[in-house]
Formats: sequence, structure tokens, C-alpha cells
Amino acid sequence: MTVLEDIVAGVREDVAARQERVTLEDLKERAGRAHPAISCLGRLKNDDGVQVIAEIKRASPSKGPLAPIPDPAALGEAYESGGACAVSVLTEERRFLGSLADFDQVRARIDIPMLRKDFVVTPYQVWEARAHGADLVLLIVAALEQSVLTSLVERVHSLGMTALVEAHDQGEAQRAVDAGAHIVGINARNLHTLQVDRRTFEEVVRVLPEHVAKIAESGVRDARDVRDYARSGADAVLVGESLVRSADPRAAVAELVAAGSHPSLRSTRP
Ligand SMILES: O=P(O)(O)OC[C@@H](O)[C@@H](O)c1c[nH]c2ccccc12
Repeated sequence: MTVLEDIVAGVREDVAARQERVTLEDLKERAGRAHPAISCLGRLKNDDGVQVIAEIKRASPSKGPLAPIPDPAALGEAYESGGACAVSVLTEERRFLGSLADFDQVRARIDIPMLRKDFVVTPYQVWEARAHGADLVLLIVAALEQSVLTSLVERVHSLGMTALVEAHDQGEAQRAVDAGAHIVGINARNLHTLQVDRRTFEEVVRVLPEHVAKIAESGVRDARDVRDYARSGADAVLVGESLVRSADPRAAVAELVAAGSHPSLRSTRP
């Protein structure tokens, strides 16, 4: 079994357990009372430079424990005040040590868009995301058969949210577009080796049409990486590890935001 298959198997068990406690009907009812989703495409893709999506992540399969994050809401507030365009919260429990409870805590304290970061493989999880106030939902091409991917993208969009569809290579990026994605994330972390290769972005981005928002994911360490991704045509970067490990996450986000909006990048961006 690959790492991805292993994670998805655990996620399916956890979803089944939650479904015992909270029915789809309950979720739909809760989604009906939730604050409507914020439209994200224009916030991510605009002339203000490269946007920063800041992630709340305690651990990962590749790195193990990253940071204990005892107060996710405080971290979310730091990201928001540092100028993040959106906050991503890992809700996967076994490998990333996240939860929907983390998501709720952050949601209660910030106003900017929030991404539910999980291994979404069923419509139930999409309803869950909306019921908990998500604006964006991650869908991973490599984890989904094309017809399922397409129907999940449609479900996300029909609930007013936006799908961030993640690809690792050109073939997956094409599948993301075919499935109707308006926002495509290019993950520099190889799913098999778990190594980051920052050249992945430039290679994969070539197959994406102009209208699609392009997000560079993983391995963004500093302002320099943001500038490099900007020059390669990224509309936003998604940053986890370097921010959760930072002693001053607000300042760390602000530094990346400043790098992404530097006037010198305007003329060089394709
Ligand atoms: O911590 P990093 O290297 O800055 O990476 C953030 C993000 O890209 C990464 O957490 C991620 C990208 N795609 C995912 C899918 C599931 C879980 C996590 C991820």
C-alpha cells in the first residue's frame, strides 16, 4: 500500500465512525445555518501579487511532529493579522493530528476564507466542510478516480465553496482542469518519496489555462521561495511547516506577503 492509500484507508474508517454519530441529514441542517461560503477565486488570483495561504498542521507523515499548536485559534489569528489570504486547517486525525474541532476553533475567531485540508473522498466530507464553515475544500487528484473527482468538484461548487484541486504532475493537472477546477494546487512533495522538489511547479504549471488560479504547495521556506514561485507564475503559495515552526508566525506570514507583493515582481510575472 502507498502512503496515500494507507492514509485514505484510515480516513474512511474515521468518516464511517463520524457518520454513526452525525447523520448526513444533521450535517445538511447545520450547513443550512452556516455562514455562506466566501468566494475565493478573485482573492487568490489578482493583481495584488502572490497571496499566502497559511496552514495549521501539527505533524505530517514526512516530518513527524512539527509543533504542538495548543491553541490553533491563536495561530489562525496570527496568520490573519499577518496578512494571509486564507487559512488552511488540517483535519486529518491520524497522521497530521488535526481535527474538525481545530477547524471550529479557528473558524470562530477569524473572518478570512478557510480551507478544509483533508483526504476528502466522499460527499459526506464535503457536507461536513460546509457545516463547519469551510470556504475551500482540498481534493487530491491522486486519491480519486476521475468520475469521483468530477462529482466531488461539482458538490463543492454547488454548496458555494471552491475546490482546491491538488496535482503532482502534468497528467494530474490536466485531470484537475477536466474535472472543472478553477483553483489548482501543485504539490512539490512527491507522494511516493515524500521529498520536495521545487522545480515541480514550473513544469506542471505549463498545462494549466490562464483562467485557473495556480497555487504552489509545500516546501516554501522564506521570501526567496515566494519570489521564485511568483516568477514561475504562482498566484498563491500554501505554507505550513515554516510557519508553524516560527517563533513569530504573524511576522513570518507578513514577510512572505511582503515578498509576494513586491513591485519588482510585477514586470517579471508571466
Ligand atoms: O508544510 P509545507 O511543506 O509548507 O507544506 C504545506 C502543504 O503544502 C502540505 O501540508 C500539503 C500539501 N498537500 C497536502 C495534502 C494533504 C496534507 C497536507 C498537504
